[in-house]
Amino acid sequence: MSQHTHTQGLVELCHVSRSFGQVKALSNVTLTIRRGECLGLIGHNGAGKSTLMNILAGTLALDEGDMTFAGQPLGQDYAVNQARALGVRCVFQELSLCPNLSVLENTHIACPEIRGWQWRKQAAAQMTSSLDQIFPGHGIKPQHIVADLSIGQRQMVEIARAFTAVDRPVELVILDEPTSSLDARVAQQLLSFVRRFVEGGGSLVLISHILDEMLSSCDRIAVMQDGHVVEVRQATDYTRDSLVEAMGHAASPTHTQSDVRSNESSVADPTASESMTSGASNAPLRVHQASGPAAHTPVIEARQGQIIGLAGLAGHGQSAFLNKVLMSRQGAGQVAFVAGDRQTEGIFPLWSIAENMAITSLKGLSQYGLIERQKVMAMANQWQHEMGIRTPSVQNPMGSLSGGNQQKVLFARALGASADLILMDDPMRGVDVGTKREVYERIQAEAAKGRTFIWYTTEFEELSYCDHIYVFRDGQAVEGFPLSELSEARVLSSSFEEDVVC
Ligand SMILES: Nc1ncnc2c1ncn2[C@@H]1O[C@H](COP(=O)(O)OP(=O)(O)OP(=O)(O)O)[C@@H](O)[C@H]1O
Repeated sequence: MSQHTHTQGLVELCHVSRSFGQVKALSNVTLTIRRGECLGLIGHNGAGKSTLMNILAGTLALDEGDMTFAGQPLGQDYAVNQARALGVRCVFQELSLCPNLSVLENTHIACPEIRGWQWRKQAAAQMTSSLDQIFPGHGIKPQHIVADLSIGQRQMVEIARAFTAVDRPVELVILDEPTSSLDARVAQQLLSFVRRFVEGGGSLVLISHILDEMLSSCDRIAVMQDGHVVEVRQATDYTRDSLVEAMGHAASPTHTQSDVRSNESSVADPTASESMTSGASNAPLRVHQASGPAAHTPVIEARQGQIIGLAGLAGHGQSAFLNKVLMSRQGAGQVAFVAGDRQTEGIFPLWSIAENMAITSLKGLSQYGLIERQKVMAMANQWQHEMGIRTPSVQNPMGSLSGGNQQKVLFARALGASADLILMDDPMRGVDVGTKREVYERIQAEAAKGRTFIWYTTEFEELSYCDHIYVFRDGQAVEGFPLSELSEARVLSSSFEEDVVC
């Protein structure tokens, strides 16, 4: 734990409230962020965590209450520029990089203090130094165009950018679900850096649904429920179960989350050609892969009612494989897709929640070519109830939902469609533990009814819900085995094994 005194408040929030229309996102929140501490913030989807952080970062104004920074009151006009001048940085759940610009150009946008005719050189040096400190061996070049990076690498750039100090020190960094797109090795690098940062006197707020990383990285943890901070304690006072209980969910007796992820984050371009066969809707889907890095590349098979897990290092061809299956099946109306990168692949933020849910089911919700609004609303209301989506009305815009609740809508969209094959691309990003557990049960129930799932996951624990697992490396599945043979060691060894050159 930090050498610095933990008693001094860097930021004090006093009776802070904030509403969005009828939704009281924050209600009378009083909280201190101390110097030299990592404060964890945990709570169910829609509890108010991001709203609180937006207020701290100056991107949202508070309705009621007061805030002080280093003892100085922050006025009504507190906004992003002042936050930045005070050394407050925030990495939001939804990444904010401009995809068509390079890493260094994105650095320049976020750090306008980098000026002069040598700004490119300076931005490149600053970014490389931040990346090297946080993610040694990252492999990201300042000239890389962001759109060409994997989602994990984009997250690394976004995080490194937040810690880039140009002409003033970084005092407080807010990380909202920072490891959700990172796999184990990279996530661990970040969490080690977090400890170094706070031990050097910096303050950090960490928001995560991954309990183990909260317990191991935070000094104190604040628990939120429905806009209130209900409890703040030393992290060492909590266990996994007591944290879940404080959030208002029962602990699962069957699956203890180890929150273990697969490792490494690298981009592999899947060049292998594959051939797919699937006849009648209940015939198995078979993908024959071209010979790849392993001596025996398995035929990937998904039978009706099976849950197939795709594992391996992030970026090794799992998402590309799902896309190929999606393309091969599209048009037949038999396939649904749950995106993990909801910002670019999943949601229409200005459309209503109901429209976002119904978009893949319109055929069944129409008559004589006209969409029946009542049916759309009935479907949306049913799924709101089933998935526990927190909103006063499904007619509200999708963009008004919290990140985790948006992800639930994507699940509802896929499960509500008539598809018999559901493809899931690491879909649990930002979903709270209680909901995750419900979704796992739902997937199993739907599989028992005959639906087939192909599920790419970066969380090792989720593989334990699959019937058969394929490990990907260099763009191909290199090994397949049944659940009974699943072990972390096996997944890791297949993920890392070097090619044997004869
Ligand atoms: N711009 C907005 N317009 C309307 N409602 C909003 C807006 N932003 C947040 N809300 C609502 O405020 C509440 C709190 O949302 P917030 O994003 O702070 O939750 P969260 O704890 O960060 O959730 P998650 O774990 O899913 O990210 C939710 O009910 C959400 O729907």
